[in-house]
Amino acid sequence: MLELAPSLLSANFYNLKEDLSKLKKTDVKYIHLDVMDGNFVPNISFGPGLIKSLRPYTDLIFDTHLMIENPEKYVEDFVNCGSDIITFHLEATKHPHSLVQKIKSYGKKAGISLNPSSLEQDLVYLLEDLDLVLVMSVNPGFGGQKFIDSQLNKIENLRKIKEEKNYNYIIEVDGGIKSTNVTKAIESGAELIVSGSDVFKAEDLIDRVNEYYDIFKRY
Ligand SMILES: O=C(CO)[C@@H](O)[C@H](O)COP(=O)(O)O
Ligand SMILES: [Co+2]
Repeated sequence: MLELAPSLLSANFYNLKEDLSKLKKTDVKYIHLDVMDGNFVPNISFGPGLIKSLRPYTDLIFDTHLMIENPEKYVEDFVNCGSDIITFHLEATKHPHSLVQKIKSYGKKAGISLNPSSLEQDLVYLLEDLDLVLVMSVNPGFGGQKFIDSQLNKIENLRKIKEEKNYNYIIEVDGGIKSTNVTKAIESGAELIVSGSDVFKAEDLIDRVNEYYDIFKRY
């Protein structure tokens, strides 16, 4: 089942409540929350405080994408603020296996993200335990960048492994996705589609989300 996860990073932070109420009028079930520390990536976004303040206003699944160094230090914070899925970067921690177990011990779904330069092979021993794999199709740090086509192969390989081994992880793609190029990610195997600027900078947010779901229905 294909789903869209609009990335709040491109929303108007003055108007978050209004954007969330617009999303409520669509089929969207997820919201993607990009946490950046100015260290793992060259940008600073928001942290658990903002996420916590949104929680009472929406039932959307909080898909928290941690672009922070040493994510193990902050797991409790991202559990307590209301995340449903906590995804960290393979490149950001020395002990990814124990971090996955830690996230799951709180009853949350655990995901790992790969930078464009990282290989899916580095993840192989972790895949059976993962709820989600996030393939970055831009260099993490900013919204509005161009999709890196070479990442399609990584998505395809992750789909093959998932099918062969009967694993449960959701394949998520993040970065440079638009309603005009989303089909190539879908056809490679992406199931959860992150889109930031294309959704929140659209003339009509609701129409744009509907456009994605119309495309999803064709698959
Ligand atoms: O994690 C990130 C960027 O690091 C993303 O989630 C972006 O926020 C996606 O934005 P667009 O590329 O869709 O504008
Ligand atoms: Co993201």
